[in-house]
Amino acid sequence: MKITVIGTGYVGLVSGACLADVGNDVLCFDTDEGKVQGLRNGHIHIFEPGLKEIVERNIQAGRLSFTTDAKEATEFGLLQFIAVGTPPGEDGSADLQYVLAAARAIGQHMTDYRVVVDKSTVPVGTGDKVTAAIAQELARRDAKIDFAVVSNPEFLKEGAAVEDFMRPDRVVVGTDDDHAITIMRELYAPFQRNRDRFVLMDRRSAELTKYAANAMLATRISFINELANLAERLGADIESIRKGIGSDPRIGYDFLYAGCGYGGSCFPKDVQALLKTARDDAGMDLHVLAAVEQANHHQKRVLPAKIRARFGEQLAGRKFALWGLAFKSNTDDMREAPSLAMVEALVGAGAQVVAYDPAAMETAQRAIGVKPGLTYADNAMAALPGADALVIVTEWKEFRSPDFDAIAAALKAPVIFDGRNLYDPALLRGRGFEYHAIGR
Ligand SMILES: NC(=O)c1ccc[n+]([C@@H]2O[C@H](COP(=O)([O-])OP(=O)(O)OC[C@H]3O[C@@H](n4cnc5c(N)ncnc54)[C@H](O)[C@@H]3O)[C@@H](O)[C@H]2O)c1
Ligand SMILES: O=c1ccn([C@@H]2O[C@H](COP(=O)(O)OP(=O)(O)O[C@H]3O[C@H](CO)[C@@H](O)[C@H](O)[C@H]3O)[C@@H](O)[C@H]2O)c(=O)[nH]1
Repeated sequence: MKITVIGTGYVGLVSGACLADVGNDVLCFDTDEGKVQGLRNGHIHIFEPGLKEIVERNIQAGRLSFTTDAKEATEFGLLQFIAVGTPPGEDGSADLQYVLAAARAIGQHMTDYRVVVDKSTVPVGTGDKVTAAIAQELARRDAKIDFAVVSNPEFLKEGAAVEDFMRPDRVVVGTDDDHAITIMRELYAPFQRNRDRFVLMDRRSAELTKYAANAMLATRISFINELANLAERLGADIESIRKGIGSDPRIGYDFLYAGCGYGGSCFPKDVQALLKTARDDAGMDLHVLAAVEQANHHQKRVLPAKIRARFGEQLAGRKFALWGLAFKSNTDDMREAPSLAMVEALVGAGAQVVAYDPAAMETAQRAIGVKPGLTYADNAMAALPGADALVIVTEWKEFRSPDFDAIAAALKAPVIFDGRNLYDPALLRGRGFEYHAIGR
C-alpha cells in the first residue's frame, strides 16, 4: 500500500519505518527541513532502540523516503497518517494547531480518494474538526473528492516503540466507513500475530479510548506512589506490597512501580487534556483523575524533600551527583522529566549538581539551557567525586548493578537517594550506605 505519514517524531517515524518494513511504500512528510534532510542522510534525530536499523534497511530497499513537500506527500499515499504533536495549550487542553494544519494541507492538495488516519492523541470530536478542515479546503477550490477520516490512536511506549508497533496488544480503529475499514484491516493484517487484535468502534470512542488508557495507567502510578508514601510512614515496604497485590491477576504486577512521579510527553499532558475536555465539553469534574494529577505533582517533590530533610533547607556548599535525566530509561526524551523538578529544587536551594544520563545529555542541555550550579559528567562514575550524595531519578539498566565500593569511595559520604527503588535496601545498608528510597 502507498502510505504518507505526516510528522516524523517518535510516533510518525516509528510508524512509517515499521509500515515500510512489512512491505508498504511509505513517504514521511515533515515541515522541519533539518529533520528531513538528516533522515535522508540516515541521521535519526531521536533515540529509539532498533529504529535506526529499520529506517536504514527500508531506505535502502526503496520503500521509505522523506519530504518537506506537502503536495508530493498528499499525492503519494492512499492513506494519510497524521502523527504530529498535540502539546498542551496554556489552559491544559490539547493544542490542535498542527493536526489542523496537516488536515488543511491534505484538503489543499488532494486529487483523489484519501483515507485520513489520525494517529495523534486528540480530544473527542477532533475527527469532526479534521473532516471540516479538509472539506473547507476542498470547497475553496471547488473540488468534489471523497475522503474518510479514521481515528487510530497509537499506544507505543518510548524506548520500546518499535517492538510495541510491530507487536501491538491491540489496534484500535474508529470509523463507520466500510471502505476505510477494509483498507485498515488489510494494512494491519501483518501485525495481528496469532489472534485478531483489531478493535473496531466509532470514531469518538476511539479518540476517548486513547485518553482512557493513559488515564488508567497514570492512576495506577499515582495510587502506588501514594501508598508508598504511606508504607514508608508505617514501616512497611512498597516493593513487598507490589508483589503481594500483583499476584492477583485482576491487579497484575506491571505499572505499579513507585518512584519520583510520572513524566514524559504523554501522561502529564493527556491527563490534563482529559480533565479539560470533561470540564469544557461535558460540564463534569473528573474527581479521580484530578487527584491523580495532584498526587503526581506532589510525588515529584518527595525526593527533593528527603534531601532537604537530610541536609537542611539551604543547600549552598553541597554537591550532588545526579544519575538520570530522561523521563524514563531507553529514551532521550526530556519532556516533563522528574529530573527537571529535581535540578530546580537542588540548584534553587544553592547546591551544585553534576548530572549524567546515558542518552539524554544533549536533549537535557537543550531543555534546561545554561544553569549556574549545573554541570554534566561524561559517565556515571565521573559525576560522583566529592558529592555529598548520589541522587537517582531514571531507571537506566546501567545504574542497576554499579560498583558500590567505587561509589562509596568517590562520594564524600556513602549516601544514596534513589527515586526509582533500584537497589535492595538491606544489601545497601549492609555495605555501609545510608539509603533513602521511595516507600521502603
Ligand atoms: N511519544 C510517544 O510515546 C507517543 C505515543 C503515542 C501517541 N503519541 C501522540 O502522538 C502524537 C505525536 O507525538 P510525538 O511524540 O511523535 O511528537 P513529536 O513532537 O516527536 O513529533 C511531531 C513531528 O511533527 C512535525 N510537524 C508538526 N506540524 C507538522 C505539519 N503541519 N506537517 C508535517 N509535520 C509536522 C514536527 O516537526 C515533529 O517532527 C502526539 O499527539 C502524541 O500525544 C505519542
Ligand atoms: O510503574 C511505573 C511505570 C511507569 N512510571 C513512569 O511513568 C512515566 C511514563 O512511562 P511509560 O508509560 O513507560 O512511557 P511513555 O513512553 O510515556 O508511554 C505512555 O504514553 C504513551 C503516549 O501516549 C502511550 O502510547 C503508552 O502506552 C504509555 O505507556 C515515566 O516517567 C515512568 O518512569 C512509573 O513511575 N511507574
